[in-house]
Amino acid sequence: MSNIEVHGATKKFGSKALFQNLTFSVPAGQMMAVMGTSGSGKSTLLNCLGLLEKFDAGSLTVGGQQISAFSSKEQRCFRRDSLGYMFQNYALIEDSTIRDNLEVALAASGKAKIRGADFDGALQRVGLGGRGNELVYSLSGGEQQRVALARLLVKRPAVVLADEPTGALDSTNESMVMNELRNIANAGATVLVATHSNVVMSHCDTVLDLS
Ligand SMILES: Nc1ncnc2c1ncn2[C@@H]1O[C@H](COP(=O)(O)OP(=O)(O)OP(=O)(O)O)[C@@H](O)[C@H]1O
Repeated sequence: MSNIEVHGATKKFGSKALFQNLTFSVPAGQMMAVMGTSGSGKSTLLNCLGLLEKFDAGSLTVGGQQISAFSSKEQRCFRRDSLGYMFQNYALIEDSTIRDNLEVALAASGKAKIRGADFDGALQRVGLGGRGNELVYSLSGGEQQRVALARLLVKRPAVVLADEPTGALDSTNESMVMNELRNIANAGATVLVATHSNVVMSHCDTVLDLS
């Protein structure tokens, strides 16, 4: 189970506190929207939960394990095995093909897992069927966002962190992304989505407002 629990989290840049003594939990299988005005700290919170930045104080527990107390090596393994990102810069390898980007997500899991993965099915689901050989840098922003979603579909991480996952998409693709994130949650993952969109919020079970 991948319940997320954050207790007493504080994050500051210089003298500016983005959040202080923040406590919340998200049960496995649920989706939480992280909302708030521009600059309120939504991306920073997701970066901290994704172990890309550190809280100044407080703890992060996932599935009963206190991740914030892990060694660097343990955190690297946790990132590789359990976390899935859908971030604003898409975190894709731009000069590789779509298919290579999906394979990389499974590289640590071994060749057998790569052979068994349904890359074509994942690309079909995000509306990119048959385009696995195209280079990522040649894709539009919305297409890159959908590659990031396909990568989650093949990796099936326990925790999904999505930062404005529909920012570059039309309303049809926005619904598709949110429905797929819901399927990922229904399969047992915990999904956090930073967003300004009320449509995205309406797909979530709970809301954390950082304003
Ligand atoms: N590494 C950093 N050093 C200093 N300040 C930072 C750093 N990262 C973020 N900030 C500041 O922290 C604040 C929150 O940034 P963040 O990107 O988390 O906000 P956000 O709520 O996601 O905003 P938006 O909705 O505009 O994307 C901003 O004022 C930003 O400039």
